[in-house]
Formats: sequence, structure tokens, C-alpha cells
Amino acid sequence: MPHQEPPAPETLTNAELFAQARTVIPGGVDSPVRAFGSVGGTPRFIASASGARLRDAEGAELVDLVGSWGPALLGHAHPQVVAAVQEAAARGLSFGAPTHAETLLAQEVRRRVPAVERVRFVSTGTEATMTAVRLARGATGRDLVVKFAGCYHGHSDGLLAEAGSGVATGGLPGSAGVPEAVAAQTIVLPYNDTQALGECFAAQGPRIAAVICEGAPANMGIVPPLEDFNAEIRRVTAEHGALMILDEVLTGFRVGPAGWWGLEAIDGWSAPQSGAGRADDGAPGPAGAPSWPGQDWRERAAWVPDLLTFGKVVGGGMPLAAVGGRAEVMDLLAPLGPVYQAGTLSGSPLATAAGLATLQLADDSVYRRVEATSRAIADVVSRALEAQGVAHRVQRAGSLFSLMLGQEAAERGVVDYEAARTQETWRYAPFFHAFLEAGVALPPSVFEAWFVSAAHGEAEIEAIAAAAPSAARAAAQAQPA
Ligand SMILES: Cc1ncc(COP(=O)(O)O)c(C=O)c1O
Ligand SMILES: NCC(=O)CCC(=O)O
Repeated sequence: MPHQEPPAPETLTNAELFAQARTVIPGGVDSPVRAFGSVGGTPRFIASASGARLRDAEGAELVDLVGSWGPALLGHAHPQVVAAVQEAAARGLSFGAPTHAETLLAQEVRRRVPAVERVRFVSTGTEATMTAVRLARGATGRDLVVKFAGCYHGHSDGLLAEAGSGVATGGLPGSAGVPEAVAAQTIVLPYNDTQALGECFAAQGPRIAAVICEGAPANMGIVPPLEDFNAEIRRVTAEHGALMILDEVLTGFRVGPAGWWGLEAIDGWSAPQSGAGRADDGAPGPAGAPSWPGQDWRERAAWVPDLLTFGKVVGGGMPLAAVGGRAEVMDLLAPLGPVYQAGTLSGSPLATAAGLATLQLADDSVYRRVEATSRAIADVVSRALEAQGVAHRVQRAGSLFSLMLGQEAAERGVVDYEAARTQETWRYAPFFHAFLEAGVALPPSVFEAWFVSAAHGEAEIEAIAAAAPSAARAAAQAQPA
């Protein structure tokens, strides 16, 4: 039989590409959140992306509200970021030796988040949180780690229990393959529950190495911390000699120049307490733009975590993440200290170049624009739902937002995973697909944040506004399974 080349991917439909992928890749995807598991249907295979738009394999253009799950703060393929990566690539892809650019990126991270006295770059958010937990155990000589139900910190064994993101989307309690002995080292508490936190420390304080929390949870939908919840985590951990790990993989450098920590601990952002209302909007500083910590940050900061983790925006769309924090803890890392951590591609020159270019471009005007656009988008969607009588609430953490569906969620607001799970999740799939049909790609799960970029503008808001009525109608007509 004559040898036949397979057809070029562009000649195949999304469905054909998905079918082909499933024969060689489990579920056809390299990360389960891409599989449309809870919304059903065929994921779009992406051929290219630019600014706020994706182009799929069939040539359809989509307004993108996933933004690579967070990194694309400036929009896709920003010319200056692409040029920085191309220049770095021409000098060599990786060396397994230090480069000056890593120091420059570390300095930029510290300039923005001065609580980061030292930072180490890794390749994924999962590695960053895994390293932070190991550091906390090494620093305290204790084993237990406290996490909150509905928070997602990547897929390391100890942090998958009652995790958000794809674990929540799949309705899973955690993951198979995690040894019982490892799972036993993790305590899961309800989010925003100061009393549970206090009781946990009263019972087990001397055995707890760390509490890990998302700056503002964004993996069970957006569930902002109630006033003083983060400060309380700081207070209790300090009292008991445990570390506070603030996971800013998703929020870092996205909700403001200094991430969630800057917004809340420096600018004094606080979530409105529960109560009826269409858009549950907490606002950042009076000018509407989050500020930089400044020289006097120690006096200004309401609380300071021991360790912070970053990912997504810090790598500008390339595989790069970071763990940072107090020098005396960070210096426990090898080669200075006894806590081992390593990586062949850590601090990749290409990823470092993308991250540095992204952070250099992400100035106040970028944050102001993303904030304003995200409010406009949430508003048009919310109005459309309201017009169709779909009870809902927009929950917001800075420029990140998501919808909580149903009367209960609308009236009381969602403050923990239990409430996030019991919203009317079944309204989301038809809503999502109506938007997709109209050329707008929402996150394919009600539990994920909507990501807006600086490349989103009037044209995208109009496209979303045009699609919103039919999507809202689909949500209104949805029936529970
Ligand atoms: C808060 C948080 N932490 C950690 C992670 C894990 O990052 P990664 O997917 O790069 O491993 C994520 C992302 O998905 C996240 O949202
Ligand atoms: N908010 C959840 C994620 O960003 C997860 C991305 C992935 O696991 O592919």
C-alpha cells in the first residue's frame, strides 16, 4: 500500500481532531479542565490566538474569556512578549546554568511584592506550592498542612483533597493514587470559617506546619475572603509557630501589580458581606486602580504571609512559576539549606524572557483597563440573566469574576465550597454552549474564573452583549439533570 501522509490538521474538524487525540492522549487532553467534561460537547482545537481572540481548527474566531487559564493578562501573542521570547530563543533554549535574566525577573517580583525577599523559579504552579509545603515542613519540623475545601493548589498528592478546579468540575472528592499516609497529613477546613480554623489549631496546633490558602479563591468560582479571614489565618499561624502560604498562582500579578496580597493587605480591599444584590462588587482603592506597595510597605501591610506562590502571569504564557517569601525560610532551600528542590528547566530562558516582558508591560493602565473591562463584561452578562429571570450573583475578586447561579446563591452569596457546589450548576452547560455558538469562549466549568485581558475592549464587550440574551435564555430554560 502506498504510504499516505495524514491530512494536515487544518483540514480536520474539531470533532475529528478530538477523536484522533483520544486514541493517543487520555481523554484527548493534556489537562482535564480542557475536556468539556461538565458542559459536554467537543472542545475547540486552537490553531492560533491574538489579542482577545482565538481561532480554532475550523477557522472560527472566538472571543476568549479563558486566557490560557490566567497567563494572558496582556492578551495572546503580544508582539513585545513574542519578540522577547524569539530573541531569547535565538540565544539558546536552555543551559542548565544561571542567567542574568532570572535575577532581573526575581528583582521585578520583589519590587512588586516586597514580602518576597527571595524567590525561586520553577516550571509550574504545582511545583511552586509543592515546594512551599516542603519548605514549611522543613522550617517547622512538623508534618500537617491545612488547606481549604474548594481551593486548588495544583495536583501534588497532598493538596488534591476536596480541591477546586477540575476536581470540583468532575465532582470528585480528591484523586485515586494518593497514599493514605500522605492524605492523612492534610487537614481540610471549610473556607471563610474562622471558628473551624481556631478549633483546628486548638486541637492540633503544635503539629501543623502551614496553612495554605488562595489569596482569593478562584477555583470554586470566585469566593472572596470575608473581611479579616486572611488576617486571621496570619494571626493563628503566627501564634502557633506555623507558616502561612499565600497561593497567588492565579491572582498574582493579575488582580493588581502586587497581586491579591497588594489588593487586600496593602490597599484594604474587602469583600462585601453576604446579602441580596445582583453584582457582589467589592471595589479596590478609591481611584479604581490597585496601588504598588511602596517603600513603606511594612507599615502599610495589614498582614504578611511567610511564603507566596506565583504562576501563570509571572511566566507570560510560558511554563514558569515561583515560590518566594521571607529570606530566612527561603534560604533553607538547597544549596544553602537542607530542603531539596531542583529542576532541569527551572528558570527557562524563554519563560523568563516572556515573564519579564509581561511584567514590564503590565503597568497601572493595564490593571485599570482589565478591571474596567471585566466589570463591563460582568455587567452585560448579569443584565441579560436578570432580563430572563435567572437568579444569580456575580462574585468578584478584583478583576476576576464568576457567576453563582440560583436563588440561594443570589440571596446569600457564596462563601464556601458547600455553597458553591449547591448552586444551580446545571444551568451552566446550555449557557456556555449558547455563548460558544455565538463565538464567545467562556471557561468550560461554572467553577472557573472568567479571565479578561488588556486586549479586550469595546468590540469584545459588544460581541458578549450580543450573545448574552440567547445564553441567558438557555440558562433560564435549563432543567436539572
Ligand atoms: C491557585 C492555584 N494554585 C496552583 C495552581 C497550579 O498551577 P499549575 O497548573 O501551573 O500547576 C493553579 C492552577 O491551576 C491555581 O489556580
Ligand atoms: N483554575 C484552574 C486552572 O487554571 C487549571 C488549569 C489546568 O489545570 O489546566
